[in-house]
Amino acid sequence: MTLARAEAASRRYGDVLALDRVDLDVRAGELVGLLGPNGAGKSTLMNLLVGLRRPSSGRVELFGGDPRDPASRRQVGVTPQETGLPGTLRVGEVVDFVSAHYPDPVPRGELLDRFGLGDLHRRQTGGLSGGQRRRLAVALAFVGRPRLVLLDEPTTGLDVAARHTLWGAIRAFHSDGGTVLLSSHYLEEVEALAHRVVVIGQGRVLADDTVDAVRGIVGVRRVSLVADHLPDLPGVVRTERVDGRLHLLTTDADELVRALVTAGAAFTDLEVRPTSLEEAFLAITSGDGSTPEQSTAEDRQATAEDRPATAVPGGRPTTV
Ligand SMILES: Nc1ncnc2c1ncn2[C@@H]1O[C@H](COP(=O)(O)OP(=O)(O)OP(=O)(O)O)[C@@H](O)[C@H]1O
Repeated sequence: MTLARAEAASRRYGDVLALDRVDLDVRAGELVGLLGPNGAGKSTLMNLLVGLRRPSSGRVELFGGDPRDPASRRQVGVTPQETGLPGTLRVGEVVDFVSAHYPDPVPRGELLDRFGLGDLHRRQTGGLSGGQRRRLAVALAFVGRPRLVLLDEPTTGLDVAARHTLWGAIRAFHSDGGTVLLSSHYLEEVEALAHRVVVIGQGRVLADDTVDAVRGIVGVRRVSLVADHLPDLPGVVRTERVDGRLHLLTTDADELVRALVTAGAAFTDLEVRPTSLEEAFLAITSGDGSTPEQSTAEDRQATAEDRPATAVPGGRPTTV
């Protein structure tokens, strides 16, 4: 059963096309990570799904209906990227205020304990640390026993311990049958929580796959150099020649460089750098008829045969 759906949803802000014909289904019981760099369109997509913004074209649905319908909204919990809490209210008072909007809220003590805030119920929110404030903002999304929660970068600004507390609370909600869509810049976070990851870049869905598949793609490194001719090299998933430079995409840059040296290859101006998640996906989507307008010259030059498989082993968690 689909709880939230976008169908060819686009959203324009003046000249900026923030979302470009996005399709997304979030089904009951899923924990979906929405991953992408700054400005990719993650918040815009979430705002459409919960009815805070309307699509410029296409459709969005929440629980099969209009996201702006109050009956749908009562079943959804949301933590936006930024929240303002009234600084003079105590933590417990803020929870009580939000609870009053729901027929069967989670008891205050239980909610605060889940998010490691049990000792702070008498503290004015203005006296909370940034991390405590963020945890409270996330906790409030769960007050009304929602069927679906949307969390926009929930752990930004949290230290490791606070992040783990929050992950535990999200996991507990999910294992009790709750559905979660959370956005993040951190592949580690998505990996720790989600089975499915939707990668979004420049307003488009670049991949919608298992976390393992996405991890593999992120593990690709770009080794670039100037050389006329190279021997056969191990682990190269794609080769591009741009403006006299050769770019070799590989899952193991160390091994590749060792092989270059061992083979006595004549090269200059060697550079090794990570392939960003977005870059990896733009490379993968090039040449298949769905090339995004934003693809680079390098991507356009590559042939379809050069493209790597979508899952490349040896990936490492990476920030995009
Ligand atoms: N209210 C607005 N007015 C004008 N442009 C906007 C508005 N909201 C978002 N945008 C633009 O839309 C694009 C997508 O923004 P969005 O906030 O959805 O991205 P994001 O993936 O959530 O980014 P971040 O990770 O930085 O939060 C960006 O180019 C942004 O500048």
